[in-house]
Amino acid sequence: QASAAKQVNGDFIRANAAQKKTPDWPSYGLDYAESRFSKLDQVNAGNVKQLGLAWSYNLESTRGVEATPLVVDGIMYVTASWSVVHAIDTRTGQKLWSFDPQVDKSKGFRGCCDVVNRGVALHEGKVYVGAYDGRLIALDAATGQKVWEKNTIEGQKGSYTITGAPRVFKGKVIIGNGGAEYGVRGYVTAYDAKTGEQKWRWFVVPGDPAKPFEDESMARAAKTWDPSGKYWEAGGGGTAWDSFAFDPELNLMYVGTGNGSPWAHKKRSPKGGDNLYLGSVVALNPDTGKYVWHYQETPGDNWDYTSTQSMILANVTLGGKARKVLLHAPKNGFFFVIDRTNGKFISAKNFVDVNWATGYDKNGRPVEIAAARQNDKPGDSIPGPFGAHNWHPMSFNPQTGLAYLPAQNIPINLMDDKDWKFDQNAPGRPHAALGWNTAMFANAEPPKSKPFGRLVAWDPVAQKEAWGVDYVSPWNGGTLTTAGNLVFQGTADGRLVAYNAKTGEKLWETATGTGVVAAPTTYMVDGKQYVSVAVGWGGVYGLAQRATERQGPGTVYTFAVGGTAKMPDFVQYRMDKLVQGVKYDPAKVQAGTMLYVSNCVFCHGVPGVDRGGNIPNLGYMDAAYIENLDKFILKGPAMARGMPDFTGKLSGDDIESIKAFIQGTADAIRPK
Ligand SMILES: O=C(O)c1cc(C(=O)O)c2c(n1)C(=O)C(=O)c1cc(C(=O)O)[nH]c1-2
Ligand SMILES: [Ca+2]
Repeated sequence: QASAAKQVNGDFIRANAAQKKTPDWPSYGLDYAESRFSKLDQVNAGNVKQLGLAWSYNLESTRGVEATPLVVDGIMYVTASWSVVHAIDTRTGQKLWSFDPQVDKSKGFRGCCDVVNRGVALHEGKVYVGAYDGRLIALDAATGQKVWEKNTIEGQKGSYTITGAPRVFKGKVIIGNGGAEYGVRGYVTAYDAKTGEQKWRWFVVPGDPAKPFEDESMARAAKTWDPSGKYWEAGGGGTAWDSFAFDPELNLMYVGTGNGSPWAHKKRSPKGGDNLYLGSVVALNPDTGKYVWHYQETPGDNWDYTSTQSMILANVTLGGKARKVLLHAPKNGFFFVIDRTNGKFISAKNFVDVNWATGYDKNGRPVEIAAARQNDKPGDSIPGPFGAHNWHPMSFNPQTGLAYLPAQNIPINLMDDKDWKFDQNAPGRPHAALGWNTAMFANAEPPKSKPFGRLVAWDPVAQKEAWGVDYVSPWNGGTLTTAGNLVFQGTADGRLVAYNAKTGEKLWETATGTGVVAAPTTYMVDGKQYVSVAVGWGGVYGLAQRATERQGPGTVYTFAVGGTAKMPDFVQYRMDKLVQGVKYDPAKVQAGTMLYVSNCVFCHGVPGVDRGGNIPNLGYMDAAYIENLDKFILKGPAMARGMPDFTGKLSGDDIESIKAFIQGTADAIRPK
């Protein structure tokens, strides 16, 4: 096992991808192109019905699991929530080692979207993981012992996290951070894989114009921001919290950049401006971190439209010409084909209904619908801030020519917060007590648009859907496609499904106990092909919502033709009856509503209306719990599981108001 990970480096990743059958899965998206296309075909459309469980492995976590397991020579490296790494022998399903970076659980609120981790990188005997609290850690792949650790947080302050998987390009570990809901400035950093020494850092947005800009790209970007908005005080955003890809021939690495901080464009940049490099694909030189080109998908972002979604480097024929392109389906609902040699726009077409733009002109500028920026009243933003496609990885199959992505709408309306000031914790401002700085109100009115989830098989050449499958809920898992003419995807309603990649015909499915958000992997061990998926319901939508009646711990499931292992028992998820009998003053419900919005709602959901995700819905708690709410809110026992401490933020009177809102809401919706 020690030798397995030792061989992994750039040559190994490229050689694996070039083989007739890709035996291993050595990097997040399988290869540098992030294709998630495995050339294995032992499991195929003909025999996939015979897939059975080979083994399952308990990740001992209760929050979201977003990791793609890496597998080299039968050894799997996967992460659970709170950035805990597990090494598993796939021949037996047994643990080799695990590593817990001991993230301070009471700091879970310092990231917007669940305490998740999307996986590790491997390089020459080391495993790299980004810990949620911003540390980049190198482990010995054979033992799980720490080799080095670096704090990636600029100036060691700001609400920065890491949720994404590192990549290793040319001996350097590449990592970005999350935090653009909190008021931070995004950047990407490269560290020497051997020593951890910082090699370069590229900022996504400009800093204070009174200070020298770090490089030419920042000086140019600053011209697209209006300094009267003092954009640097709220960071500007642009956090590169998820996707990277690398083209060794072009010697370019690609960065998907995030949303503006705060969300409201007018607050960042009152006189307008594109606000480079928000919502963009940016090409950097991987040796130096120097900017090479960019293409901005959402100029002047105003809707949390990140472009951090998975980017796939593909070679396609367009108008009879072979083209090196980059395929991208960011949150904003359009599918982009970009020339990856120079960043030139080729085409874009919406893959879901959108209400912010009618399309893109030939220069690659969106043709906006004016109403989308007139946020003086609540209006549904379609797609909403959860995106038409979020981080759930897309795959591309060169045999079918199709990209497979989980598309969705999660209804949310937005309205400008005209009086917003940086770091102002005021009732009614979304998560303001936890450091959010969106400068927008969310769902001041109930949204009118409809939720949906759909697996979309997209033809990037024709720019149209080839086939699709509707689901009962948004927030379905990432995809894997194979030379066996298959697409695998886990679903929010707790299944792993295999489809015919050409036609979309469903060929096989199995229950997974709880909703799946991560993408599956496949690999070969001792001549046999396996399919694995790491399951654990969560991520931002999974905190407060669910589409299953079952729940279970984070689990890796591994399937093979003829597998006969027994599924673990799934626990029934109980939505207890609505809380009843807590004494409250009805006059306090209004104040409680506002406090609930600024302190509680993004994690716990609306009491009795939302169903509870991996965090309990307070409308279904026992009355004793709500009666003693102060004991849970102020340095409560749930701090060990990620609950923030509200000491100093909520007074005794505030807590009485929140109780009134919880019981009042339960009473209001209780069927008569
Ligand atoms: O702006 C950011 O820095 C940032 C970070 C993250 C993250 O690190 O997980 C998410 C988002 N934004 C975001 O907008 C979003 O929808 C989202 C979903 C998830 C998730 O893991 O489910 N993370 C994030
Ligand atoms: Ca964001």
